[in-house]
Amino acid sequence: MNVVEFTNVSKKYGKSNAVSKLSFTLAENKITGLIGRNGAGKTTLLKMMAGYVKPSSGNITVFSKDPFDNLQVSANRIFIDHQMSFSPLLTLKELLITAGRFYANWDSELAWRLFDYFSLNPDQNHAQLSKGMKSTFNMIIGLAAHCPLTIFDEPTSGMDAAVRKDFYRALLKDYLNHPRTIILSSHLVSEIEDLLEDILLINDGEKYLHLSVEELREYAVGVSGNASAIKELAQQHSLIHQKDMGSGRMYAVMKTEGAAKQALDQTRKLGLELTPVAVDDLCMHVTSKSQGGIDSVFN
Ligand SMILES: Nc1ncnc2c1ncn2[C@@H]1O[C@H](COP(=O)(O)OP(=O)(O)OP(=O)(O)O)[C@@H](O)[C@H]1O
Repeated sequence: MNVVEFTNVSKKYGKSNAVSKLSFTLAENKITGLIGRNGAGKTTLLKMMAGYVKPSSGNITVFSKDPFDNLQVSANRIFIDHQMSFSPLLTLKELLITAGRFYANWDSELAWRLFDYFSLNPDQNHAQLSKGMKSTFNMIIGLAAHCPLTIFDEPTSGMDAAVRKDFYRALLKDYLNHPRTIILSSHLVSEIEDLLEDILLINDGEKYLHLSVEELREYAVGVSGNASAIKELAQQHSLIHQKDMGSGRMYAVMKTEGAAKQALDQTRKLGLELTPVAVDDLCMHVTSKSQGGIDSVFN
């Protein structure tokens, strides 16, 4: 069953499109990573999914309902980001108790165990927390709510590396005990890759790909060696990325599917070296504005 369906969804702010003609579905009980560069449209997409923002055109359903301002949808989803604000009149302890009244599947034991583990002070106020501690508290709410649709928009913002690692582990362990549909936006692909089943990659508001992490690992291959041999290859097959390595050598990234399969045989004959491409490198290359990367600024 699909929990989320986007069909041809666009969102305009003024004359510019934050999200363009986006279509995808999220199946029940999967963890999906939403990946894209700064300004790609991730937050806009997630806010539309949560029902906070109305699309300019297209159709969105969450649990088969239009999520915009829908009470039934809002009772079954949680949206966690670093801008969450809470009543300044309540302490962290009171906030956890209040959250427990709001979410039907609230796991109070998990919430308090995480709260103690991260050494949060129950008498403190949310506004008094550091940036990383705010994210940690928000994450506790997001996990303990056990909402059938859990949306995390850059949840680890401000967390140090150790807390981020703990968060990913807690998310995975809790998900295995309580499977649900989770979407997680992040720039730190390599950190979350092992946690994810699928990746939805968006670029300039448009869907670039939506594949399983396993498929993505096979999506492209790195080719290095003689520059003229690689340039010849580039005339027949579009390359995702290319970089001059100096001394007549080049590195390029090419898709492995379709016609490119023959090109792979060709590369071997040309004596070029083939290497796997890490998922985070691939995401970076396909969303890069310039094929030569930052080096092109200095060339
Ligand atoms: N309320 C708004 N009014 C006008 N433009 C907006 C608004 N919200 C977002 N945008 C624009 O929409 C585009 C997508 O923004 P969005 O915040 O969705 O991107 P993002 O992928 O979440 O970026 P980041 O990774 O930097 O957080 C950007 O060009 C942004 O300037």
